[in-house]
Amino acid sequence: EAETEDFFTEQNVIDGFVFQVGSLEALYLAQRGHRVSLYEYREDIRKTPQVRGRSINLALSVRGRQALKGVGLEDQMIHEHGIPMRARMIHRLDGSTYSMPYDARTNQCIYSVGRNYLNGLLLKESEKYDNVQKFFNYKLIQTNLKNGSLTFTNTATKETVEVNADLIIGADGAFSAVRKEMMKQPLFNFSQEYIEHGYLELCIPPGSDDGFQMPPNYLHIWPRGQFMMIALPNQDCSWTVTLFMPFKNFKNINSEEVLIDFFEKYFPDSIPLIGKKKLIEDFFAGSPSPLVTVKCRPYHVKDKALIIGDAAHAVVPFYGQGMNAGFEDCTLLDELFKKHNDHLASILEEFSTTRWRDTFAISDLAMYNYIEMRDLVNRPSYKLRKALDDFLFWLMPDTWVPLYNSVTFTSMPYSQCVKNRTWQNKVLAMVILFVCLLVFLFLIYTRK
Ligand SMILES: Cc1cnn(-c2ccc(OCc3ccccc3)c(C(=O)O)c2)c1-c1ccc(Cl)c(F)c1
Repeated sequence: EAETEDFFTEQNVIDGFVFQVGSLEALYLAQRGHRVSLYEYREDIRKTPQVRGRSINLALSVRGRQALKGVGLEDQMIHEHGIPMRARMIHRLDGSTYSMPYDARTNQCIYSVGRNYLNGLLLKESEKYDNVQKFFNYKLIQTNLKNGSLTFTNTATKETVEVNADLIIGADGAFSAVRKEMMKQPLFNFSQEYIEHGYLELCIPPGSDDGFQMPPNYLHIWPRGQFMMIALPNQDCSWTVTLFMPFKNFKNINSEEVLIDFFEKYFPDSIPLIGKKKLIEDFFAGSPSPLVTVKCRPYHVKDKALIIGDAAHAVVPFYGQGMNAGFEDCTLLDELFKKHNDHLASILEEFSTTRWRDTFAISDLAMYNYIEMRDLVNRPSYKLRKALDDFLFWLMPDTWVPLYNSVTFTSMPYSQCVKNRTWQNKVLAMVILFVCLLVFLFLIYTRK
């Protein structure tokens, strides 16, 4: 029975894709016999209704599933709740659609999972461990990383509580209070970037037959250059729609008429699905949320403190990897706990030195996707590249794994996925050059 006591803090992010990485890490540590106190800024999410402006569903892929498997929750999450998305369904401007399977060969898929369900499952699982204590409505107001002390305000009772821990783990999101304290350490590198796009959640309700209004086992995407919209299915046959657009464009949509005109111009097929009335209500009920990317390293202070999840590596959502990368932190940390037999100084040091290359890589990939997707719709090469990728993947499945597949359907380190892509680009460039040469020679030959 390890004597160490671990603390977590999960502070509310202003807004955005916050996932319960802290709750998952609590389960991993509890499994190893540690005494864990989980401090949550918010109310017990199982008691509060869904907060507007938060992504209410997520794309769970292999890395996230692997992490849930490590605490025995994968099956329940996947088979009892997750909705498989086997292909992307691209919606053209004329309302027609075409789908491209993610992996026709092995029928791999990503799963749409409800954020509330996931959080409830993690918290419910923690109740099986008598060495996990949960404290809700605890706002972290002071951190002393050197001696491992934390001061909280209970936002319900207003009382101040000071606690001490052998290890502080900050899983408190992109605007982490624990990271803010870490930044006072020498040699701590940090960068943050807000992108010009914001996002707004809309909803496609169930149809008149209470069923899905669109084919359910797809990630629906409306790529419109600067504007992008996606829809992920929910268990109640509704869809959570996320509209990504520059803030200046959100600002220009300042009346019902302008909104309807905008959707008739860019997303005409979505209007009957969402419903004009609901579209107007939902659009003007909320305001677009910001998207920030955070890079920092190291992630630890001696053997006293560590940051994981969005606190360590907040990424833009254009690869659907935010939660999966945060959950993967827990898998890797658990491997290090086993490797170093709970010796904290070695665990934290190795986590920092080995993890940053992969978190920087997925951060760059997500940002690259963001940029590529904006330009993409004007480039017929998107479908060509995907078709070529899929053909070569079919031809040489073990050597040619398309980038999206290696990121989403394998646990290959993100930095290795990027290296793969680099040599694939070189090979494709040579193949295209070779084909051009052949065509050129053919044209010369037939001219004679
Ligand atoms: C939530 C989630 C899970 N995965 N993806 C994802 C990301 C990129 C993809 O490809 C690049 C591409 C897709 C569409 C158009 C051009 C390029 C694909 C795909 O290939 O299906 C799937 C997303 C996502 C997140 C935000 C936006 Cl805006 C989005 F479109 C998709």
